Amino acid sequence: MAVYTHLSSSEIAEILSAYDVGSLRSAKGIAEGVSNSNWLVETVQDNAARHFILTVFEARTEAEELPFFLSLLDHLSARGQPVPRTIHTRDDARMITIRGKPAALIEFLPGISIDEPSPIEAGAVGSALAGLHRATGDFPGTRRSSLPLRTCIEMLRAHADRFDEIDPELSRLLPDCGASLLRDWPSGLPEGIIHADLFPDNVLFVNGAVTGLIDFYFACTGMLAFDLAVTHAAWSFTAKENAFRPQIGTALMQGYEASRALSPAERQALPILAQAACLRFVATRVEDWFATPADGLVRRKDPMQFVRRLAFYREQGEAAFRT
Ligand SMILES: Nc1ncnc2c1ncn2[C@@H]1O[C@H](COP(=O)(O)OP(=O)(O)O)[C@@H](O)[C@H]1O
Ligand SMILES: N[C@@H](CCOP(=O)(O)O)C(=O)O
Repeated sequence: MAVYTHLSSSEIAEILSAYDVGSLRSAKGIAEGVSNSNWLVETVQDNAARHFILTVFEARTEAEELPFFLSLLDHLSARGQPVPRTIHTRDDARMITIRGKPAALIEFLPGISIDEPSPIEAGAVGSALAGLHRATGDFPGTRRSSLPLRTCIEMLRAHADRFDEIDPELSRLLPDCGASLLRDWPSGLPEGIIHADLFPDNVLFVNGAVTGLIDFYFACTGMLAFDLAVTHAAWSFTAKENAFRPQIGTALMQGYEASRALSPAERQALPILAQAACLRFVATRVEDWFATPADGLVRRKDPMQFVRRLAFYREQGEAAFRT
């Protein structure tokens, strides 16, 4: 369960008193997620129930970066994207400090996340991603990725001598920790603000329509096609057998391209970008593997899932993206 910072209900009530959101009725720690601590908070204001998400940002999110993330939420929400807006304190602050860590209260969005989407849902995700890319076009902020390809390779090299503790297949499938990807790395592709982590648990649906895009805390300036590659790698495989679902990949690409057409250069780069996207998740999962006790409260994510997806993209090349 991803609640690293434990807060009593009286502490949460005290925190909420800085906001004009009514009085606390209940607060539940949210089990999903691995990065931050989240609570679903219910308040009562003028006899009506209101819902919010209270997030305390943990190790991977730097306090100085919060203004970028939180203003991005407000920018997208103001442009009609299904993104939670931030709630400001009575003093108009978006960000507060809880136990020395940065924290924020954000709008609760309805919907549920879906592990294995139908083609219609995958098309909706593709279209929502293109919508984000278009709506961030006039966002003034920039942020350099904290996990560029070189950093991911270095993170993996730092643990390479212990790969066998995870799975002996890891060093066989990734003998160079991904370094060969640097050779064919594309340049000059269109850039903008990307979500960079649009996994199924970060998209909420109601009746097949996207009602929420959440967890922007890896958002950064980057290649738009890389974001599509992340989303393709995250959605187009079965959760259990890790088998490629070509009809899902196709629907995702078509949904995206209906709103934003890819250039030939972007299309050509997708196989490399998808391998790099997989490597980014292998890198943090390997790091977390050695930092998180096997019997801890936070469930470790399996690095091999994305090592195998990376190998799939390496073998299939452009065939993985045929629409
Ligand atoms: N704005 C929101 N509206 C509804 N549910 C949310 C919202 N933000 C987060 N959640 C819920 O909290 C969970 C964890 O949030 P998330 O931001 O993904 O945390 P982490 O960064 O730790 O992955 C999500 O899977 C979702 O269930
Ligand atoms: N989606 C990433 C991990 C990032 O964690 P999140 O819980 O903040 O989405 C993965 O699957 O490795």
